[in-house]
Amino acid sequence: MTHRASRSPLTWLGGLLALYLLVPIVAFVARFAGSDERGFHVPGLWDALRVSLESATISAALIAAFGIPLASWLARSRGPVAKAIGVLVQLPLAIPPVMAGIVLIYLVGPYTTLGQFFGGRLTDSVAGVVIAQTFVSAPFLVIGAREAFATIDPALDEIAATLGHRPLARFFLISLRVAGPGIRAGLLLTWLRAIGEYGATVLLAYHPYSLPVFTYVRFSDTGIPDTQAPTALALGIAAVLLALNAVRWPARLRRQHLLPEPRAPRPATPTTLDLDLDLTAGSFRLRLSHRAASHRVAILGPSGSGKSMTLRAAAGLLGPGAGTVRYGDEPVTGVPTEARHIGFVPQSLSLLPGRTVWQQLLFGTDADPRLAAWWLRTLRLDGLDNRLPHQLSGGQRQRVSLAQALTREPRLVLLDEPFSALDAPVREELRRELRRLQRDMGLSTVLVTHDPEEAALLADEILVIDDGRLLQAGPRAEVYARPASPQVARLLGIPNLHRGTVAGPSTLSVGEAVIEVDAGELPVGTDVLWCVRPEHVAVNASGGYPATVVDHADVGTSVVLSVELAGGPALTARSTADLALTVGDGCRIHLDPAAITLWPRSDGAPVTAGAASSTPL
Ligand SMILES: Nc1ncnc2c1ncn2[C@@H]1O[C@H](COP(=O)(O)OP(=O)(O)OP(=O)(O)O)[C@@H](O)[C@H]1O
Repeated sequence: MTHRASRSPLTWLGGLLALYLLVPIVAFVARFAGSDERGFHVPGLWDALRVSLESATISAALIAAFGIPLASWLARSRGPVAKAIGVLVQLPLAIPPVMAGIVLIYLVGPYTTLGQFFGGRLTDSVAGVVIAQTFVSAPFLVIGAREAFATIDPALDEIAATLGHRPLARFFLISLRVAGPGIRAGLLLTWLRAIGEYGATVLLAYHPYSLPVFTYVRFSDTGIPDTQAPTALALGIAAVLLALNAVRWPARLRRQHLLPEPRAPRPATPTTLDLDLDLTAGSFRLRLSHRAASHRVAILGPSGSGKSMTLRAAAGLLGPGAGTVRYGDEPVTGVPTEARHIGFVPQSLSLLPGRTVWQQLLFGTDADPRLAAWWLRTLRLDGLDNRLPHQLSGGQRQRVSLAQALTREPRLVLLDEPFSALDAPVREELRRELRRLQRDMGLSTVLVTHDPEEAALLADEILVIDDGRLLQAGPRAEVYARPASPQVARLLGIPNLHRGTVAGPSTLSVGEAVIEVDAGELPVGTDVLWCVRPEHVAVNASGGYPATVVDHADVGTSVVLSVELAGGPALTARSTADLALTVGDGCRIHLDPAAITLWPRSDGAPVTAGAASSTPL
């Protein structure tokens, strides 16, 4: 593979450019090494070097102080103003430096207001050198840092907010730290560009000589000989700094620490969630109003339905404009996320880069080390406390996220599809773990999921949403037993959703079969959609409807059968009994009329079976 790549024409093309860049430098170094008179004694050389080093350092410091916040804002902003500024900051890089000098004369020249205010000292002075260097070099930092900030996972900032950190602390603890390597590289290029700046400097501050101006003056006076020393100095400084920047320093040895004596969390007071949201993102509008009765809630819906948005609005991450939010009886609409004392486990399994598991757990503003030690043990993370995120498996990362959220004893934990990226056994294990915490610790949770089984396992109250609207909300048993519409039935994963026609007050014609239902007051002949859960389809029941087995799957703990009613639809049945049936066998099935839900097809409103309610057509 490597052998082939080395012969590719592209490799040769790249090699030629590298050679072109290298040869003049090698030629210079060879001449310089063999030269008797290298020009280090030329008067003014060391002063010029000092001016360049001082001015480049001042420039780089100024650019860092103003450019890093600018780059951070540019990375987060999408509007036309940000776009315009993004283009503007590249201009000094795109125009010839001499033109940059001319432009600057209009700002700080001796006859401008600013120039006169400073008594003409902004030109032909070190200040002038700094001004020229800053203008020309700033884009290197702003562009580099903007790219570095743009790669930061936005979930990290949200996690830090839910862990109690204010915006400025988040900037220093997350953004600056994660973007650090990119910013350092940008700053180095900025400083080197400032040292090498000639075009703008020569117009704005011919005196005192900076190293490049000094070199050009010597070149004009004496030709090549006197330029060897400054060239060697500039080359040497650049080579050393770039090489240092390229070195991968060995990771600092992480200090071993003794874990404190674990302390169990205090029993939590159950907290419910009350939402009245109306918000828009692009063309998507979310409108949702619900007051939960339970402290174990699941928000269930398909991809793109607005589940994460609902959860983030509940956490305060979308600002007070998203709508009204209450935790229990306490209004929190205007309270910033960092002051809400909640736990938030995002979908992305995001952990803080470069921090060990123990540091992740202690990242919250008021994290208690003893409690962290307890969660470390309880969530079976012992022995992993010194590991970095990339040294953890998906399930371990998920546990760390959960432990991090719990170490502050939050009043409410918001979980965004926390187990979706995990394989089945780990998912099962973590679901069990969360159920235990809900039961034993009284943990209040709001879980976002698209998995009806997960919602049923981890919540007492289900909110079914689609396309930014609440379709149904209520106690788990009620929602699962009585889906409000065929759409909810589909989202709940009920496979048996079919057409039929009301044949009498308590019968439904389905294919050639007539099944018993409670049709309420629906007139005979009404076209309906009806559904029944697989566990309510009893196979080989005495006196049931004749059917044929069309599929048979043993899924380990149970058998899933597909049984076709005579001339009618195939129904999915789930049974733990040993039915000894194979495909093609005849059987009889029984459907409990109370477990069948009907909806007239004209308006989709439910006719609740068993309740004998009448539904307007
Ligand atoms: N910043 C944004 N700008 C424009 N549209 C957005 C933005 N954020 C989300 N959306 C849109 O809002 C809708 C709801 O997004 P949300 O992330 O809440 O979906 P979800 O139900 O959590 O989906 P998933 O299960 O795939 O995570 C989606 O259609 C999404 O494309």
